[in-house]
Amino acid sequence: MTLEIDNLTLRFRDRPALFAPLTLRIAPGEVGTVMGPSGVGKSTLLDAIAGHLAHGFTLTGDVRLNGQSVLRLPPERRRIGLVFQDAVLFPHLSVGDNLAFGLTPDIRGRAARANAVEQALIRAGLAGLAPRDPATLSGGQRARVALMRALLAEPMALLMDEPFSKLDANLRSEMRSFAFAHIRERDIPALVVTHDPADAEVANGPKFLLSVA
Ligand SMILES: Nc1ncnc2c1ncn2[C@@H]1O[C@H](COP(=O)(O)OP(=O)(O)OP(=O)(O)O)[C@@H](O)[C@H]1O
Repeated sequence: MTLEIDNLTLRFRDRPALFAPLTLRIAPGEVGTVMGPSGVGKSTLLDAIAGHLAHGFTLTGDVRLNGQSVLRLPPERRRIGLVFQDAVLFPHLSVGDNLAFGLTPDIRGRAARANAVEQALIRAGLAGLAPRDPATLSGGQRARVALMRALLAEPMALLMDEPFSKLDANLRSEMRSFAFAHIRERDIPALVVTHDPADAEVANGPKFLLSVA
């Protein structure tokens, strides 16, 4: 899978475009990074790629996965994963059920699904934590569960919005390596919005700076 963005701009109602047209190409297994001033439209850019653009915004340009435009597809058919700063987990579901929520429907049957969840927990270094309430996990553990849940959906591309910014310095670098290694292994393109230059340094993909239009 390759993610391509071609001359993309975003506008809210009749206001001027948020940022100067953006063109980028991220190859499979590459992590691209996007930086830029606060309010320039970084989070809105990710919403636009995933197909969750809020009412009132219009997009010009194109977003392609493997050469095919996804703009006419609803979000669920784009199969683009999103991971946010807050590692949002469903508070009323156990850790295991949070992960099961991410699983593709292709994995059928109770035992097969439970096994896929347990494998994901093992890979995240969280073996045995399936029954736990998300509120009882540390910030770093929650971040790993949120990433694994996004990956269990077998996304065609992964978008991350300041995914490590809430973690303390040690955990941040550990999580960064963990996330980037999983992206490389899945061979999917990823785009990370960040304010942290270290994310861009460690990422193996192209770096973009959004500037005000
Ligand atoms: N639903 C909305 N309705 C109207 N304006 C919005 C909406 N969502 C975002 N905006 C505006 O669009 C612009 C871009 O917001 P966005 O959150 O994408 O910026 P950002 O670059 O991610 O900022 P930060 O780095 O501070 O997180 C801002 O001016 C914001 O106020």
